[in-house]
Amino acid sequence: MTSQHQHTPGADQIRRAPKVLLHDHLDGGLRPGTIVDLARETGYQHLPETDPDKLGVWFREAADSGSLERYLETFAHTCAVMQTREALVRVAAECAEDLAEDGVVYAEVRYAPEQHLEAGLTLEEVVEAVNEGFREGERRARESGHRIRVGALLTAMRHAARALEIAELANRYRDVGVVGFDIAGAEAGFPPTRHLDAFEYLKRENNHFTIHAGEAFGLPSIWQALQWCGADRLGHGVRIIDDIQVGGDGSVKLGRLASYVRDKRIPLELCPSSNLQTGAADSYGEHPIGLLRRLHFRATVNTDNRLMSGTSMSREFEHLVDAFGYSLDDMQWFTVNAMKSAFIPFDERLAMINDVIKPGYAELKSEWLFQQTASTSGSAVEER
Ligand SMILES: O=c1[nH]cnc2c1ncn2[C@@H]1O[C@H](CO)[C@@H](O)[C@H]1O
Ligand SMILES: [Zn+2]
Repeated sequence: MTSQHQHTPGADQIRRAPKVLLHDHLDGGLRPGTIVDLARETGYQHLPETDPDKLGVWFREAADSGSLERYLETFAHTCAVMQTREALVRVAAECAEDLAEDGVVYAEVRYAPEQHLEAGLTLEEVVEAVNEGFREGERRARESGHRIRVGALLTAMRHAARALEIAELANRYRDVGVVGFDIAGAEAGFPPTRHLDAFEYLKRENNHFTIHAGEAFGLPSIWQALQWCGADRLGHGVRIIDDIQVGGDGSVKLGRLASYVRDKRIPLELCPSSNLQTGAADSYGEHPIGLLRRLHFRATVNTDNRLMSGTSMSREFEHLVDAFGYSLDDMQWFTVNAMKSAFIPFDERLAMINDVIKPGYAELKSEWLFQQTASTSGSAVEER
């Protein structure tokens, strides 16, 4: 007999299941209505649509180009309305609320402080405003019966030259809301080694960082991120698939780099919907996450940009459940992988796994028992 938790969870169970999110951009997750409000309040006149529903559709379609560069152009509008303290507090608070509402219990949300200085804020003021917003969002979530913890990752833009400065900022705000560092932006032509000074600084400070690598560009980018820069995790890393050969008979051969990634348990921050939009995969069913999960890579599921992809953690899991028939056990596996890979201290990660994630899944997995009892009690009587 197979128990219910080995079967596919429905949308409601997926939403209620505790989820952990490691790769989500603050400026890629605004509510369309908030963008419209903020544009009005700050006098930004270049929004392509002013009706929230139409604006949401515009972002999804504009980001759906098959090219990372075109995808990134849409961030001009979100960053444009995130230039004041009030705007940053609001966006961060709503981000935490929306994630909590979706069943996310722990999230690391990233943004590039250097992109929020146009109206005169300092880097420090940007970080403090976002931290304030996250704390406010956690508080509001608690009031509506949800529990979430949000940490910030500070991103430096790979085409710019402020990585060391941003790394120092991340180090200064360590233990006060910021849990690590990242680099993002167009990948081709901007190798991570351009920012070696920032990574070396963070290593000397025993700090943590992830690097967007292996999304729009392949193995050399992943190799540099790990072996030159020393990344703790890979943002996407999906192209590691190029170093894995699957034979006609189903046999699998890992190259040296793919072996290293798996053997060292390097976390892959996979973002299926985002990859479909930027052309890194053609369909959910063909997304490398299926193979990577089967081969026991440290794979995690992430949203990247909820606005541009019209997604949420629950939506990402729904797509994967549809494509691969994943069960609650698979969801728990991805979630525990993500929590193990978080940048908060080990004892806190362990407590999240043992005291929040496992009990949450156990609760969901036990639901079928009670449903079954109710529906079979009647028929058992009839059979006599
Ligand atoms: O998937 C991605 N790959 C590379 N860069 C990205 C991705 N999503 C967002 N950003 C970039 O990161 C900045 C800070 O959040 C965003 O403004 C966007 O330019
Ligand atoms: Zn990203």
